[in-house]
Amino acid sequence: MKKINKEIVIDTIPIRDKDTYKNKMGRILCVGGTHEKGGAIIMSGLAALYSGAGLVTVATDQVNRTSLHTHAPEIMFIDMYESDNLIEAVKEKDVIVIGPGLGLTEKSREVLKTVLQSASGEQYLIIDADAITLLAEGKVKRETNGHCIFTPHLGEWQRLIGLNKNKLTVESNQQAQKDLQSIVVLKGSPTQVYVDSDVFENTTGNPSQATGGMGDTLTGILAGFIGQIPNVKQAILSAVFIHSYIADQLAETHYVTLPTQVIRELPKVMRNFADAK
Ligand SMILES: NC(=O)C1=CN([C@@H]2O[C@H](COP(=O)(O)OP(=O)(O)OC[C@H]3O[C@@H](n4cnc5c(N)ncnc54)[C@H](O)[C@@H]3O)[C@@H](O)[C@H]2O)[C@@H](O)CC1
Ligand SMILES: Nc1ncnc2c1ncn2[C@@H]1O[C@H](COP(=O)(O)OP(=O)(O)O)[C@@H](O)[C@H]1O
Ligand SMILES: [Mg+2]
Repeated sequence: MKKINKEIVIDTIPIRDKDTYKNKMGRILCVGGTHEKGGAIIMSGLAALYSGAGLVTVATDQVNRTSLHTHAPEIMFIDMYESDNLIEAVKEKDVIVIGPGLGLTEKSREVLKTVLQSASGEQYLIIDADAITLLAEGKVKRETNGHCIFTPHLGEWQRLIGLNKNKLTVESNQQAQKDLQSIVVLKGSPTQVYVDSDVFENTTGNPSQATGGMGDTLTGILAGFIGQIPNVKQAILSAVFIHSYIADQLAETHYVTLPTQVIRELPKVMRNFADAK
């Protein structure tokens, strides 16, 4: 198994062109967040913003709007239950995150269906959390033209592929990834990335990360990186590394690392990696 190390990130984080502008730095849409779990999609949107995405929109329940703008007025808002607006928003984006805090109701299913059906062949869909659980239930079909990246934790992965924890091997995971015709970021300790016929193991990460919202945050970093970095595989590996690298650094002096702390460190740590070229 190949390792994800610092060198990959140093090679990947680009020096920005002098004349670049926001539309070239990734247009991201993060979809999810019921009235109970708005925090999940706010963390996803914040992570995309702090990892350098040029334009970030969060599609969520109306009730989360003020909270979103209190955290980041830079992020645009749409109501995820207004399907015409959601379809329009999906069409003009480069990367779409679907799932954090989305919920498991009939309304959640409708949102997921709309997003999957509206995505086109040039777009990347990061499918996480409740979106994975809804697909595992089988009531929503995975019918999309977008490129899919699944980001399950072990519980979600077992649900999705219908295999018991003690039956999971690298080979069975690879077979499932092939069947899904997707990239799989299997989160854990350590996280593994299944891409093409390669398997990568992350070399960063620690137990201080066992806090709700840590995976929601990873979706935003993945989206931000894919939106800016043309080599999607390198972007994914770097996002996985840097998310837990920051947590490792924080854990030297902090017993627990909050997702929002990881998010705040992103621009500084990215600067350091870009300067290390
Ligand atoms: N502040 C917020 O709004 C938060 C919202 N969240 C959202 O809450 C929803 C439910 O997500 P959850 O993951 O909590 O719940 P789930 O109920 O979908 O999954 C957790 C279940 O999976 C099992 N499991 C097995 N291996 C696991 C592993 N390695 N890591 C985690 N669970 C494992 C657990 O025992 C548990 O029964 C998602 O939409 C998520 O995005 C959470 O991320 C927490 C924070
Ligand atoms: N003990 C651990 N060691 C390494 N990484 C961990 C550990 N606990 C959690 N993480 C990381 O935190 C994230 C948790 O994701 P997830 O369970 O989806 O969280 P949430 O849904 O609450 O946002 C993953 O990236 C995982 O790798
Ligand atoms: Mg999660």
